[in-house]
Amino acid sequence: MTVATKAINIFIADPLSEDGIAPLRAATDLDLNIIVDTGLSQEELISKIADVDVLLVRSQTTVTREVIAAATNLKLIGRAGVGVDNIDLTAATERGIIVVNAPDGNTNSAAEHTIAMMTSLARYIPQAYNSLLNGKWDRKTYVGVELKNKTLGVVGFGRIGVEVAHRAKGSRMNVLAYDPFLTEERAQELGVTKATVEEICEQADFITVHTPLLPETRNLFNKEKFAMMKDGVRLINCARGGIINEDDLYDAIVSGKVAGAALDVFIEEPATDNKLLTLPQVIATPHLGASTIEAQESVAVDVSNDIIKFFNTGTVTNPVNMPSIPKEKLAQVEPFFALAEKLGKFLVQVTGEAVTELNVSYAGEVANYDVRPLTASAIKGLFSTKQGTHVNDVNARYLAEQIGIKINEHKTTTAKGFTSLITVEVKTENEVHTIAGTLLNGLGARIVKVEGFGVDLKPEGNILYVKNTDKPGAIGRLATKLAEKDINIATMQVGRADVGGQAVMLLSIDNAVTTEEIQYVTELDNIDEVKAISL
Ligand SMILES: NC(=O)C1=CN([C@@H]2O[C@H](COP(=O)(O)OP(=O)(O)OC[C@H]3O[C@@H](n4cnc5c(N)ncnc54)[C@H](O)[C@@H]3O)[C@@H](O)[C@H]2O)C=CC1
Ligand SMILES: O=C(O)CCC(=O)C(=O)O
Repeated sequence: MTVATKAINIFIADPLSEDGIAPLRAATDLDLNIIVDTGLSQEELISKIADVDVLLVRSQTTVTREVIAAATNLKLIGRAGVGVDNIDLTAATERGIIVVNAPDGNTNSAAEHTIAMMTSLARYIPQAYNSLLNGKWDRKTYVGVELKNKTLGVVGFGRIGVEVAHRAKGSRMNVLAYDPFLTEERAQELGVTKATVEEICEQADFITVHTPLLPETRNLFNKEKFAMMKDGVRLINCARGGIINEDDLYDAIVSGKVAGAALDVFIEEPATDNKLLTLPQVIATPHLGASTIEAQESVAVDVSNDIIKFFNTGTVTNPVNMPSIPKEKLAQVEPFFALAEKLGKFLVQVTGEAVTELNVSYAGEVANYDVRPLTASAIKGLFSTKQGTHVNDVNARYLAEQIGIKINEHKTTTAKGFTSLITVEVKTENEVHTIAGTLLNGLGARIVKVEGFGVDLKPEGNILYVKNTDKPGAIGRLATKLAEKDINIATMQVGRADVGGQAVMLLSIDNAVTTEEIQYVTELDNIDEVKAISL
């Protein structure tokens, strides 16, 4: 499936490796119009972005809410790198714009840079070089420390943190690691000691941070943490400015508590006027962690491939603002997409009130799969009657929760006679409605239950949903009235719990019906409610 029909405008706002964007240039089957325009101010970017389908950036360009609002055609933002703190993810998600990054391509370069910075910090290499350039042969000032037998604390033990630990162990350092997801087994497997941030502060000679910049990691290292540290500790930040509080670090270096810091990243970049750079104990690089030929090519290739994949298939490999599901796992649930969406779409047309809760239950085989995209499909169905709202897999759950709809997923392995059964329930202030559907081998999707009554109906076309009291003649009278209005019934399903009790009729009809026609049939005796459903 090709999503686009006109030229796709790809706007590259930061310098990217030319080899890295080669896949885009080679994708001649897609009508790609590649615009490279770097170093723009926010105002300039905003003025140039209205017709852009894809915005590609590294870390220099800040993709603000205003930029996203100005890009009325935007479908995808590509980040050629890991950190997405320069992109307003909420604004992108609200608009259903998918954000992709390149999580693996620069891991090695960032880890190597961290080790280079730590070694340079331990041996005063930049300071000594600078001194030599100034005509001094100073062998007394720059007496460093060894890494061997020192303790390195790694905070944030993801891709880069782990790679740093491997290399530090090669330098015979003892490694303490903290990460909320680090288990004792994995720590043992990697030959590091699992520790808390506080233990790292108390025991480490060197501390390096490798977390994303998040509300929880901003100022993770501040004056309280510095007070817990060993005298003469050395800090390395090749992750993001702000994880270490810059003012507190300055004070801790001036007081002599911290012997030195190696910084690749700063709260404000370019950091040409940062007071930390006035301290001789601070060595720094201008955000060069990922600046290698290999990393730049690799991250640009990864995002380029994801752009191509998106316009060819509608899916991506490295999404940031939607569940990342491997292709094989997505393939397991793909056959159920349309069914889940139709179940949501059916119920929203049955309820007369604003939905407050959506419960999606997965039973049987489907319960073994990652069902998050199916729940997103059911939500898409729920929004299908809301004009002007662009709902997709990226923003479905977000939009629902924003307007106060509680979303719940349930799973059970028994499906009572069905291989797989999806049941969708919506609750409003005064109503509860349920519908269930399945995929029949070779026959496609079927609605098999409505409001708890067993039925067998193809979820397509125009359907009349009729709630009636199970009395003789009700069906006949309804059919006669519909015939009077020239409404042809293709199929009819009747479901009831008890003789003479509440029943539901589902009629597939050839054409859509008007509000007046619905009113006309609702006036019949024993007909309690009639709704027109279009699937
Ligand atoms: N200087 C540079 O040029 C580069 C900088 N980076 C930065 O490095 C960061 C890490 O990159 P990766 O290792 O690839 O990401 P990753 O996602 O593989 O690892 C990040 C780790 O941080 C952990 N974490 C999250 N919150 C935490 C907390 N409160 N305390 C401790 N750990 C926490 C996560 O559980 C995860 O394991 C990126 O987010 C980016 O900001 C990445 C590449 C290059
Ligand atoms: O694009 C760059 O060079 C910065 C890399 C980076 O900081 C990241 O990938 O998070």
